[in-house]
Amino acid sequence: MSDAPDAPVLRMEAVRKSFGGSVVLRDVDLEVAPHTVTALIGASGSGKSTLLRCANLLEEIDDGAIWLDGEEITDPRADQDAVRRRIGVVFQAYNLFPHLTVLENITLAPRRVHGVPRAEAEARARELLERLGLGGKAGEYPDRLSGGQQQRVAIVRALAVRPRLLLLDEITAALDPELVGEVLTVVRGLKDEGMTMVLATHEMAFAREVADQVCFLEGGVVLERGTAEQVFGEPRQERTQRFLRRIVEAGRL
Ligand SMILES: Nc1ncnc2c1ncn2[C@@H]1O[C@H](COP(=O)(O)OP(=O)(O)OP(=O)(O)O)[C@@H](O)[C@H]1O
Repeated sequence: MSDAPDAPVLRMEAVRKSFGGSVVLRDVDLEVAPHTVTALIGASGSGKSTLLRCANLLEEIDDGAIWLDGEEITDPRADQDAVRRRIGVVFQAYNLFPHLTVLENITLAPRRVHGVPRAEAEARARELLERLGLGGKAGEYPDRLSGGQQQRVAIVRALAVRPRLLLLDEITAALDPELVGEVLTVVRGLKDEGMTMVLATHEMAFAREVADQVCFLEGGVVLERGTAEQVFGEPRQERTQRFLRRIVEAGRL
């Protein structure tokens, strides 16, 4: 474990991942400082989701290493379940259990996996629901909520276990455009509270606004990495420039 206050929460070094014969991540390096937001951008298929899935040990890497708070989590001796309990993940599809209420969805993992007593888990869930503007929804079933509300419940569920790091994978991609804003507002709020986050996104204007670090992936390679100003302002690589030009032309930046 690392004690330095600004030691990276997440560090990836020379991470490689292939599926079958095709290399999806090639020697990816990444450092995520505490209380910062890292945005992964890049074309569809560039490896953003795979990178997040490797960080959470949902995929086994072929080479390289990953550290969480200074502990090498890709070490075969690492306790993978314990690592996953320290990382919250929200996916594009909310994956809420339809037969459970909002409150039950949120308290399931804290109670069953973390052994938190019911009253404590419910109090934390209600507090988070209130903070994310879902105060009246604890007893509802997911299908009674809008897509934006369901995604906010999924974020509450990820936060309920007090994760050290939050990974957000295209969390607005499945939403109708008018519902995107309410979810992005939640992410802004979490940033203000100091939550360390890595998010894969196609919302370029949002990435530019919220990210302390932007990582541009192309074909599994980190082509550019820097502040939002550096990557969006004056990208060094011609491929990044072309990608951003296409996005600007499509009116997404
Ligand atoms: N389980 C898998 N088996 C085989 N190939 C996979 C698997 N997961 C991802 N891939 C391939 O890896 C490449 C990168 O996929 P990934 O989902 O990481 O990209 P992405 O940048 O997140 O794309 P998008 O923006 O569309 O979500 C793609 O070519 C994809 O088809």
